[in-house]
This record gives sequence, C-alpha cells and structure tokens, in this order.
Amino acid sequence: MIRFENVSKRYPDGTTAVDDLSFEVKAGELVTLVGPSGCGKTTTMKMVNRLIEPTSGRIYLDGEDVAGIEPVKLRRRIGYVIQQVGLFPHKTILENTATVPALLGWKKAAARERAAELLVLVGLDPVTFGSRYPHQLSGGQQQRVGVARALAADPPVLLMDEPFGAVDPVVRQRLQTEFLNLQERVRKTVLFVTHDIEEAVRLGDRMAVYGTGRIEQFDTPATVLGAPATPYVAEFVGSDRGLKRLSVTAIEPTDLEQPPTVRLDDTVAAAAARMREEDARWAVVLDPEGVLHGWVPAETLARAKNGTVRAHARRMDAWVPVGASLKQAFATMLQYDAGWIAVLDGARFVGVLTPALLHEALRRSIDAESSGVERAAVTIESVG
Ligand SMILES: Nc1ncnc2c1ncn2[C@@H]1O[C@H](COP(=O)(O)OP(=O)(O)OP(=O)(O)O)[C@@H](O)[C@H]1O
Repeated sequence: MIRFENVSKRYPDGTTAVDDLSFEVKAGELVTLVGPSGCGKTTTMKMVNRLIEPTSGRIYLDGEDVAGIEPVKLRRRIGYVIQQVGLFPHKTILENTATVPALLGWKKAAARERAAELLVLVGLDPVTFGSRYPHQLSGGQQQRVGVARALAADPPVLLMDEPFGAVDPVVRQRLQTEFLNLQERVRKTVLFVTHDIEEAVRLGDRMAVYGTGRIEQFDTPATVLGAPATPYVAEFVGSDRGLKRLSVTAIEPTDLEQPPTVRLDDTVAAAAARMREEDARWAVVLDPEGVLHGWVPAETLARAKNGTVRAHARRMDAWVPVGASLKQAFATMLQYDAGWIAVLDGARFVGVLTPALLHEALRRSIDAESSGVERAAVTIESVG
C-alpha cells in the first residue's frame, strides 16, 4: 500500500535526514517508526503526503508514484494526525471534525452527520462534546477529535506523528487501547511515528527501528524484541526486552499441556482409574456443560473410594482466554499464586499453561534458526 524505494532526503544545509530507505507497508497494516530524536522519522512520514519532497528515490501509494499526484488530491487520500492536534480554536468540536468533508464540498447536514458518527467512533458523545470548543476538552479528548477528523473522509491511509505524545502516561495508554480497538474496525494502513519503544511494540503489527537516517530492523515486535538484528537495536529496545516480549506473544493452543479431564458427576472410581491410566497426579474438573470448575488431586480420589468427583473437586478461577498475551497469563498466575492456569476458548477448556510452558512459548516467539538462539533444556516438572 505504501512503498519506499531507495528514498533519501538531504536538506539544503547538507543534513542527510533519511538515507536510501526501502520498505513496504501492507494494506491494513500498522507500522510504527521508532527511534531517538532526530533520526528521520518525521521526515520519512512527511514525504508520504508530500509535505517534504525526497531528494532521490520513489514512494508509491497503492502502486502510484506520489510524485505524480497533485498534493491536495494526495492529502485527501491520507489522514494526518499530529501531536499538536491543530484544532481550530474558534470552531466547535463538531465543526472541527467536519472540516475535511466540508472542504470536499459535502452538504452541511451530511458533513455534520458524518462528524457526529466519527465522534461516537472515537468515544466522544456528540451531544455532550459536539458544541464545545477545543479549550473545553482535556488533552486526551482533543487527541480523539484529532483522530476523528483524520478519519472523516475515510482515507485508506493514516499518518500519525507522535499523536499521543503530549498526554500523561495513563491517558496515553487509554488512547492506545482505544486506537487499537478502532483500528480493528477500520483497518487503515497506518504509519505511526513514536520515540517510545513501549508504544511502538504495543501498537505495531511491524515496527521500523531507526538508527540515524536508516532503518536498523523492520520486523514484528516479537522478532525485534526476541532477536534484535544489531547491537544498536538490542540497546534501543532495552535490557528488559524479555519482559516486553511477554506482552506481544500470544498463547496458542499448541503451547498447552493436556492433563486428563474429569466431570463433576463422574464416579470417583472411574475418575481415579482414568488418572491411573494416564499416570497423572491431578485432573482438570469440568461441570456437566464442559465449563471449567477446578481440579482434583489423584491422591484424594484414591483415598475417597466412593461418591462422585463433585465432593472432592477444588475450585479454580485462574484462567485466561486463548490468544491472551503471555504477560496476561503470567499476571494471572501471580494473582492467584497458581502453578498452572487454565486456558479457555469461550467457555470451552483448551488446556493448561504452566511456568515452564510459558517459558517455552516465549522461546517459540523467536525464530530460533535465524537468530541462533539456543533452546535451553527446560527441566521444570510437567503436569502429567
Ligand atoms: N528543514 C530542515 N532543514 C535541515 N535539517 C532538518 C530539517 N528538518 C529536519 N532536519 C534534520 O533532519 C534530521 C531528521 O529530522 P526528523 O524531524 O525527521 O527526525 P525525527 O526522528 O522525527 O525527530 P523527533 O523525534 O525529534 O521529531 C534531524 O537531524 C533534523 O535536525
């Protein structure tokens, strides 16, 4: 959707801001550009909507060379969100949001209707906020208006330059979450500039880590964190990159162990026999509908002799949905002080995750062959 081919930018004073840059952003993909101040991120972004012209190289938008597209027409296809929001102070929030449709010649009523829809989309009630002026909104709310306004003409591409840079960390996290949810729905092709590694990792489908004027690594956050391409990238992502990786690696069904499962209404004898067969020390207990109830130790059943599992089962509430991050799984383990947690798909029990399996899953997120990472033997006792 956006393709850079050998793009360089030298400013008249001789500064090379960007040197021979080539990369591609696929349709519907969110790519974060991250790096220290002055490394060329903003220059890269502004060349896409021709606020800055490259010295050499070509940039294609949906296969079309942007150099051949009239800038005003080009910018209608590209939403632009910047840190200093740039709302018109004397226009209401609704009018601000309707700016682009109005410029495009939409009828006033249609433009206002579209603006109201967009405010809803970014979580602002148009009845409450529509008639206010920018100074009557918090920083976070103003940023939401900035996003709504950029989406107004439904452009396929969004350029976002440190859009959440000016708000405090709590609001910033909230805006990030909201934006991720929004992106799930609208699936724009997004170039997102930030100097914050956490933000780049959290938001990016892929991320471009900048050195001075060039990209040092362009890959998924999991790979950048798991296998930094250069010592520079390793230093930039930080020595706690292992921890950061927990939040970008999702639990997959293949990561899980499958202890035997028994039902609440199974007889003790039948359940104990099954566990002996599988040589298991404990089993997961499901209710008659197959919903997780808890667990039962083999020893308890062996002593019990008669009755059903119900009388001996222990409750277990530590679970996460399949697809949750390893960070969420780890946090749940700590919260419940549990040696394992259940993983559910809806209400269906899928398997269990232990600390050892969590460790394995973290290793899976690295392409071991290409990064030369050794797989250490994991010797922690397993469930079965
Ligand atoms: N108009 C200009 N004339 C000369 N040099 C410039 C100009 N604009 C930017 N530069 C230089 O180009 C380099 C890249 O700047 P750019 O704004 O792209 O960096 P950035 O990564 O976005 O930085 P920041 O995170 O601080 O915004 C810097 O060294 C900057 O000083």
